[in-house]
Amino acid sequence: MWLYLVAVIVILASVWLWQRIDSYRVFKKMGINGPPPNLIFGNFRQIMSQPVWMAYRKWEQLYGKTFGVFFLNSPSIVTSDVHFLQEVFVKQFSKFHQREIPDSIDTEDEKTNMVFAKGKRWKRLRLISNPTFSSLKMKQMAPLIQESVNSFMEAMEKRCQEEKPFDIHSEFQGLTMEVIASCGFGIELNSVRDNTSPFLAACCKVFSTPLVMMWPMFIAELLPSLTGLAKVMNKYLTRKKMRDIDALVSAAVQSRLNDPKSRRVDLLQLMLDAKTDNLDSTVPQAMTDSDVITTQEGGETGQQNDSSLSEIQAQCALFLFAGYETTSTALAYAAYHLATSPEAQKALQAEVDQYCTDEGAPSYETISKMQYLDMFLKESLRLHPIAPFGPGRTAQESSTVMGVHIPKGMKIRCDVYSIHMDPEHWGPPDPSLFCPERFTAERIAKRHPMAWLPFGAGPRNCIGMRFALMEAKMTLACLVKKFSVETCAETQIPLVHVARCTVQPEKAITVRLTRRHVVVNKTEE
Ligand code: HEM
Repeated sequence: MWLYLVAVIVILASVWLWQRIDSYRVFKKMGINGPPPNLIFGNFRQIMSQPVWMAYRKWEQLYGKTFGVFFLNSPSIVTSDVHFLQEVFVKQFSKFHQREIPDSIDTEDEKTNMVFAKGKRWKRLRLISNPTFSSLKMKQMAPLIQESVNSFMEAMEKRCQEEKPFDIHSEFQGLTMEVIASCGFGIELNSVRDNTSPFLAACCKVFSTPLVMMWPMFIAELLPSLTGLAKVMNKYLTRKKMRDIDALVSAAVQSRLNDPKSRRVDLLQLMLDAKTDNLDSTVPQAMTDSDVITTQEGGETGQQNDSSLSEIQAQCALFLFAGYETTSTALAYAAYHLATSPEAQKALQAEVDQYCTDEGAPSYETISKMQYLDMFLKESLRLHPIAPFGPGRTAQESSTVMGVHIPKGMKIRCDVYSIHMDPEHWGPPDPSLFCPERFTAERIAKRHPMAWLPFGAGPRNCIGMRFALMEAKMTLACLVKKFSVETCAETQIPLVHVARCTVQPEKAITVRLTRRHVVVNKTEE
């Protein structure tokens, strides 16, 4: 009896071992090199023992621009080859329209937001949301952002008067929370600054990521037969975490629907106005590259229904999450470069003095004219891509990319840091140096379009890019118009990155503000 039992265990273990070793041959069969995986964890432990971008950069030097790694069980191609990425993100998008997401997430659940949605559902959500982020809508929303920037400047005034170093990152967090509360849901500014605001409490709950939230992902990866259970667990934990914010968004939706006088131009209203029923009927059966690419342009109209209402709620909650931390961190990195690159700060101030002649935050039209501001921000985002793990895709069918056969289900991860530091795209000067002049029109024209990826690329890029850039530009222009940002003994130089939900500065961005005395040149066209 015992002998039989031992024999069965040995046979099962051998089958498991053989399957595992065989699954690790996947890259060899494709002709792709990569770091040798551990039998149980794949390359997961190497990836977790250091910031992932450092692991990628090391492997890129050892194995070339395209290599294979195993996140626990799942194989992923990691690449910094811009030609390969252009195929995946743009040219063959219909085969790679899905982001690479853990199996524990139920992509069809109506509460699952656009980031994790799949296929036609993603396309419908994107079509509904695209018009909300068009240039025209940004222009209409600009006054709300200007209002928040003006109240942020009052806080900066106090900081300057105090003459003490302070953490400008946390000030930016207050600003971006106000902006997204106001532009997202019409929530009054004062209620956000108030620490007892239920809005703030609900947001804090969403932003905290306790380890327990990762369990479903580990279960689905290590024991694929328990994926169903992992999905149920994930749904339960996510709904629990989102309960308060869902209730707030739902109340805001109901009040808009019940009281037509409460209309205002904000993300929630624009989403409610983008009616969805007819969109369903416009989604074609087959998803071709060209029809998916048209999702960039905007959506059509139709009738509202209950199911889309709850989907809209989920998207609005997502915008809150996506719009807060990313933009405040982008501003914090930009402030670091204002302080540590005085020449670039002077050049920016010269441009601001020329264009921003009115009191208060500049208008949408004014910031659109300011080229150096655009170059400054883009260079800061190149050196500090805040969401470098965002741009990834999963093959929805097998295909051939740059001569490599990609099987269905293969994940493609983008090595954003290596691309952003590649002298082939960015030199000279040395890509590790801050130099906004890399973004002159002539240099951009000569560069591969996939060389700058802070917002991802292709039809599934960041939908909020225009919104984030507008907010960041208005804030920076206003800040340097009145003050110079300076380093102090507490400023961490060079700054160190750490991976949290996004890639954050390890320490506070501590700076000092000094008042400028400017003779304003009234030359604005
Ligand atoms: C500096 C600020 C921001 C950065 C660096 C950033 C970065 C990114 C990146 C890298 C992606 C993945 C793109 C891809 O897969 O190709 C993404 C997706 C997304 N972002 Fe942003 N983001 C920012 C601000 C915002 C804002 C303000 C919003 C909304 C208010 C937003 C909403 C989204 C959404 C909804 C997606 C998913 C799009 C889809 O799957 O179709 N982001 N973002």
